[in-house]
Amino acid sequence: MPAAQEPDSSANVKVVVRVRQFVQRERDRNAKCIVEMDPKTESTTIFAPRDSSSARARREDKTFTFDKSYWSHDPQDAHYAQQEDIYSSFGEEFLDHNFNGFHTCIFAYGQTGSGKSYTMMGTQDQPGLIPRTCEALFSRIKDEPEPNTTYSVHVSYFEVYNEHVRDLLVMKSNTPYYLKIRESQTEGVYVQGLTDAAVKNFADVERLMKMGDLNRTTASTKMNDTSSRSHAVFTLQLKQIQHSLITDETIERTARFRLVDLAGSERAKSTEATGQRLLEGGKINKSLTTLGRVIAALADPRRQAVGSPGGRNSPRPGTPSRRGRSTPLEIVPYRDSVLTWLLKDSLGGNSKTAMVACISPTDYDETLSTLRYADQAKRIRTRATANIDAVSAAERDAQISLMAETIRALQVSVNNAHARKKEEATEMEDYQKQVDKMQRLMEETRQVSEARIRALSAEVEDLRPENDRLKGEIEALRRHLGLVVNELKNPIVIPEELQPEHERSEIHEDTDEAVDMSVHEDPHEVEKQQWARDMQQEAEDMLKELGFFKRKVHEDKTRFPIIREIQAN
Ligand SMILES: Nc1ncnc2c1ncn2[C@@H]1O[C@H](COP(=O)(O)OP(=O)(O)OP(=O)(O)O)[C@@H](O)[C@H]1O
Repeated sequence: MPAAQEPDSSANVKVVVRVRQFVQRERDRNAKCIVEMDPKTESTTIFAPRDSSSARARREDKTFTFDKSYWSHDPQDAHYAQQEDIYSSFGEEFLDHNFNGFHTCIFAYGQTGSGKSYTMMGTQDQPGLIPRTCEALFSRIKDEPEPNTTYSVHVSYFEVYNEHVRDLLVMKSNTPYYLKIRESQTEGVYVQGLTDAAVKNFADVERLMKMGDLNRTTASTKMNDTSSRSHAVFTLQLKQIQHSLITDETIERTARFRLVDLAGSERAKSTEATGQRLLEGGKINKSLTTLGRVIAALADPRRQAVGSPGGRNSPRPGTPSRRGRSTPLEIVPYRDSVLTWLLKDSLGGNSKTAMVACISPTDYDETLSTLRYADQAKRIRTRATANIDAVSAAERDAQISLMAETIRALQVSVNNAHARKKEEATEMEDYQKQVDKMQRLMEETRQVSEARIRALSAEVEDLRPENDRLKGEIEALRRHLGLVVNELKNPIVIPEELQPEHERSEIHEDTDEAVDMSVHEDPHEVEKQQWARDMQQEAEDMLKELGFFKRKVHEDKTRFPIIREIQAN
């Protein structure tokens, strides 16, 4: 885990721009590239087309500077940015933030066919930001050096299509099933009933990504053969629990990583859309226009001057500026579209956020509009707070007991709710939510106990060779001591006539003293033996403690019968 810790940080939305290669349709018409990027200054210049003299008067060359300009137009160029470069120079940093407990969000914006899906999801051979991030996340978890750290990862994937939310992890059916959006004090804005799948490895995520992509609404338009007709939001929830063997406390870090592939802005004229496609295009443009208004409101310099957008110090909507200008500060119109409402927190709240502006190398008007949009987004400031909690083992147990109580109460209430049909549905939802929460907490507690066992086992394993060596030493000492005592009890009596002359009389005088000497052993030896005994005792204690934790995990499972019932169902 990266060592850097930022408990609270306010920063501008990071904005990068990427220009793609020509697609077949552009090659067929011999299109010219009108975009240039300077890798030194990170600037992007768009040149006004020289072919139309009447329009030329209104169009001019424009240069913008972003946090990064990715040149993915010509693979032969030395500065060509591959999918891998986008991840390593941009995506990886956001994963670092997640491991430090920050919520993050990356969204791709751009006209239809500009390379958003390619950048975010990519292809089988050229995976994009989403698969690379997921793969890196699991490889970091696998390489975690601390045995007392456990992780849980959950994935959700939904699309906003025609202002409706659809779960992409539920197989498409003939009758479309749309989910509701709710807002709560604790959870903020959320999609009710959305699948939140637990994943153990990258293969699990790949399976879900595939399923979601198949379920996503796409269609062929003149501008893109597989045009996304919806905004897709892929979310990773990462929870890290670090358990301290010394304090018996757990430190929990929770982070949400949102990766958003927006539907492309489009002109009905360019896409030649009619019927359903035209209707979709209208809705897509409406939500993107709202997103533009939200960005404009958040980027208002007066909002930036006073404090974080939507934060504690934000001026109240309608408050005139300090300079006395009469234009009131606009309310951020989050609720004007489903997309902006759902992204409220990512755009103007507790999140580190980035935008990838995807541009085509040929279309002046659309590209200029995207670059202006991106230029405004880079003025937004968000204030991210690390989501870190310290929980003692007792608190964790108390939380589980409290939840078990709440679930029991809700169970009774649900059983009595038949007469009150309307309330039943909400109570049922609350009940289900609590059950889910408790199951998750129980799972985490199990993981914490396993981590403790792992940490203790590692310590025992580390001590084992030393313990074996000491056992051998104690055994040797014991044998040696036995021999000495034995020798003292049954001294070998040398016949007097065989003894040297000068020792004969001394033996009689010194016999008692010799016994005393055997009792007063070498103090060095005594100390060594004591130390060996202590070490052995310590190792035995540790083995005992390990057994205790194994028992405790088993007890936890049996202690909360309600969980067993739930799991059995
Ligand atoms: N960097 C790139 N390198 C090579 N091909 C690319 C690149 N970016 C995009 N493409 C190709 O361009 C085409 C359009 O890209 P993509 O579908 O990602 O556009 P999009 O912005 O998601 O469009 P929409 O909004 O209509 O869904 C695809 O065929 C894609 O493979």
